[in-house]
Amino acid sequence: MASNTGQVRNNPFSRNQSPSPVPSSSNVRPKSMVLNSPLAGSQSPTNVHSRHQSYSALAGVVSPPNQNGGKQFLSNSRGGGSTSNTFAPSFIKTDDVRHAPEPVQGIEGENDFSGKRYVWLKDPQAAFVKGWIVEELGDNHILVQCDDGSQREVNADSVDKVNPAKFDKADDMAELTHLNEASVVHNLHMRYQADLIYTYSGLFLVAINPYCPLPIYTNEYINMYRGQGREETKPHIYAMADEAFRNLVDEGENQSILVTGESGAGKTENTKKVIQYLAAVAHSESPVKSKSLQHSNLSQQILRANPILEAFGNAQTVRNNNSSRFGKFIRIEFTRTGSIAGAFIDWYLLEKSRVVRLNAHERNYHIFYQLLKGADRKMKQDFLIEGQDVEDFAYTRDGHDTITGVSDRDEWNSLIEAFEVMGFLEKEQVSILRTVAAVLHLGNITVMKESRGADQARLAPDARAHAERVCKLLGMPVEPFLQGLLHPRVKAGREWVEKVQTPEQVRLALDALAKGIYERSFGDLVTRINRQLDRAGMGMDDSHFIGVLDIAGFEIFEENSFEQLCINYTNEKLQQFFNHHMFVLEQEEYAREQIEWKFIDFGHDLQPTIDLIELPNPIGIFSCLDEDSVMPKATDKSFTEKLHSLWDRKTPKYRPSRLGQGFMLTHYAAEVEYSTEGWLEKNKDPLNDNVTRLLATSTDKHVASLFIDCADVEDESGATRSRVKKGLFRTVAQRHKEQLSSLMAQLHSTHPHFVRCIIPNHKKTTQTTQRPACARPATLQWCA
Ligand SMILES: Nc1ncnc2c1ncn2[C@@H]1O[C@H](COP(=O)(O)OP(=O)(O)OP(=O)(O)O)[C@@H](O)[C@H]1O
Repeated sequence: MASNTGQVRNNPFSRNQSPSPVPSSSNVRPKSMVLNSPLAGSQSPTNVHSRHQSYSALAGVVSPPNQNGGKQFLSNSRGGGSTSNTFAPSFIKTDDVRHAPEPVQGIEGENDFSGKRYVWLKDPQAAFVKGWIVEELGDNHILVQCDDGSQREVNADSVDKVNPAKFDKADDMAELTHLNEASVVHNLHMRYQADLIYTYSGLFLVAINPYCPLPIYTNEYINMYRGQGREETKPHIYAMADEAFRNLVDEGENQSILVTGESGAGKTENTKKVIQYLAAVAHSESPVKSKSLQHSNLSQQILRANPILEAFGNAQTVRNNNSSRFGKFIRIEFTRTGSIAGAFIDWYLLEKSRVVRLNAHERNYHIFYQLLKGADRKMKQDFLIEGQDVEDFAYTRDGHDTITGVSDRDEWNSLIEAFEVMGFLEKEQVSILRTVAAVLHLGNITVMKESRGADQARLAPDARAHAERVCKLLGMPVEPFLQGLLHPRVKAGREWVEKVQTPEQVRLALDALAKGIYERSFGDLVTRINRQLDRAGMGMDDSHFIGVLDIAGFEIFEENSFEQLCINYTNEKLQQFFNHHMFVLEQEEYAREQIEWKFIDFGHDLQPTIDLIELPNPIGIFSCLDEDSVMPKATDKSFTEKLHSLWDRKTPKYRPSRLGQGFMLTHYAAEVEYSTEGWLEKNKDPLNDNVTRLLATSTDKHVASLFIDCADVEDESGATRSRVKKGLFRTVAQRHKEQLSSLMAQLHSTHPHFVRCIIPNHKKTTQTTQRPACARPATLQWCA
């Protein structure tokens, strides 16, 4: 996908650039740095409930900890912490060795040659302003001359120290003498303005989206990072990929790279760079020539899986012209000698509601537009879309029809080329694309009331023609399809009865069908890609993998629903994983250095919220939802009341909504208010089984295979029964919990590396000359 802007900037690493000064202590990077924002968990919800605000899985981790004499101690983000269930080495004392934040009076002298003492002041507009202390006024107050010309009288405890100028553009924020939020933002901003988009922050890498192509991903760069330790190079995503690769080859340990950040921050771009790097360095490792050729093809295929995934799984949103609307974990499998042996993609939480409903200024999945713009005449005829365009279809007409700077026709050509590189036969391609056309036609079937007085639905005048197209493309007969849609038969005891359907119910059923077909097609597509990439048979005993996780960050919208709970639950688990990993490393380091410290496992801090969501006993939110999803009389309201009765006042993490039907949940990043409207339906995700039974017997093998689980089966007595009822039915919550648990198990088997992507502004554009106008504590976003 094209970048959002066409500008190319200079090479930030070239010799005539002012390089990032190397602070005297930078030869040896500290092994680790724990960064937990004391603010991350304590933000007032009023601050954070803004539309489309989203927090990364690692929200809070860029903000600094308390300091003590340059030594960083683990600090608990909520000011307390359990010391139970620890596995601390015996020599560690549990005395409280943490210290209060350094008071500014403790400034150890001047921090520039003029003898001035510089401090950062919080500022509602600019987030932070720099100034120097003119006078100490007593009563713990100081008078500060700010860089913006103003003089301000502030409490000395509210300011932070400024680092000496020699630390400007430090490669690693762990090197800063004064590690505070303002200094971190300042350092990132200075680097960003010099096109230094990557910065270490202890063990993790911060990446700021440049919103324009930088010449830092060439083969020359790959060679520069190949086999080099971090100390020998500048911060870069390649350095992280190389470290993972070297660990894998040298130590035979599985590796993972977790790329997180809010929408548009650059997760997918960085994920692609990791894969590009691994494909380049791993393939040349191959010792045998013929094998090398085969692996080169495989590397190519791994790279070319992306245009396919992006065509079907990405869309334009207000945040990002090429936003991935699903999460993915790409596992690249290696032989012991470090050659690529295969790859496997797991996907999570495809935003299927987008198929049928668009926000203004957004688009549906790219594939719809690519098909309408790019397909040749013959294909359009076969798919019954000849002469039709974006505005002719209900599912595409409400959004944008184009993205500036992107040609859907060119993207279509890349897609077809990618299909070919991936070894998809033409027949397969046609089957896959035919279902996309069928989804478009489904959106055009309109229904109306039978008569003014009756609620029963009937087809609108031109709807039959659309229904015929759908049925032709999906290989099913029209009459039973319409019958199943307008008069579905349901079993009441031993009898089959016809149900009356209102136009709204039929519309919902049609949309559910469109979403179901699209999601199943997407899943099938990934399965086919995996089949192509599975060269050696995954799970070989002696193979190892590097897994790259690209998943949506923490989300808080004006209205948060079930989808946000699933994403935030995922992020809560990832944050716990990060905290725990950092904690283990710190513990090892302290044990090595025989440092006395208080044991706090931050992972445990998040456990109460995780339990509240996932525990079956006492019954957590997901289990309660599952229980009510099969109760005939349960409603969203009764489910919410049940939740309140189970959890209100039982845990500080849960409380009923102040307004409306829902609840508030305290996550690590913020307290989020969830509205429970529609949760039972969302969790059951029902499809009209009259129609899915037809699809399961479609004359089109591809369509039939997508719905094979909906086929009737015969029991011993010869009677037909739905296969679904036999126990294959899985709620969305159940499926997500299982998938996440499998992902976490895989991550726990790896040596993890963390990349935190940051968005510089919300305009989808390259850097402005303005200073960061605001830095939200948990995300360090810059709102230009
Ligand atoms: N390293 C980079 N170099 C150049 N452009 C970049 C880079 N990273 C991101 N971009 C630009 O920003 C856009 C958004 O990035 P990307 O799609 O990776 O974000 P994301 O975090 O994956 O977002 P989402 O969660 O919405 O999928 C890209 O399409 C590209 O134009």
